[in-house]
Amino acid sequence: MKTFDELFSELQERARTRPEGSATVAALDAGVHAQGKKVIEEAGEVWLAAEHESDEALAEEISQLLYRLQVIMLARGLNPEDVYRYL
Ligand SMILES: N=c1c2ncn([C@@H]3O[C@H](COP(=O)(O)OP(=O)(O)OP(=O)(O)O)[C@@H](O)[C@H]3O)c2ncn1[C@@H]1O[C@H](COP(=O)(O)O)[C@@H](O)[C@H]1O
Repeated sequence: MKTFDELFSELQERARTRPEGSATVAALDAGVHAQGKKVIEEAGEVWLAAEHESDEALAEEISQLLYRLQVIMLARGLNPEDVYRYL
């Protein structure tokens, strides 16, 4: 179990150390266009899960959307604080 901030710190470390086999390194290397498409794809899956699937399936889709948002944040050099100040 990890929080949004803990996942973000983990992804920052992946971006810094670039370990072999990291999904995050691959996602960052794919560029902002591919990263944006993943956000849209996961957002659509959240919508569909909310209408048609279980709470557990919905929670999993939301976790993937949060991950994809964090990839975009990392790619653009944003920190969670940059986002939180608008909440
Ligand atoms: N939370 C996630 C996470 N959520 C989603 N994903 C990626 O998103 C993929 C699933 O998304 P899709 O449904 O689009 O899968 P897919 O279409 O079958 O996969 P692709 O064809 O897009 O590769 C997974 O295979 C992962 O590559 C994640 N990848 C990593 N994390 C976490 O990020 C941290 C760092 O991971 P690494 O960078 O892999 O070390 C770890 O704590 C991981 O748990």
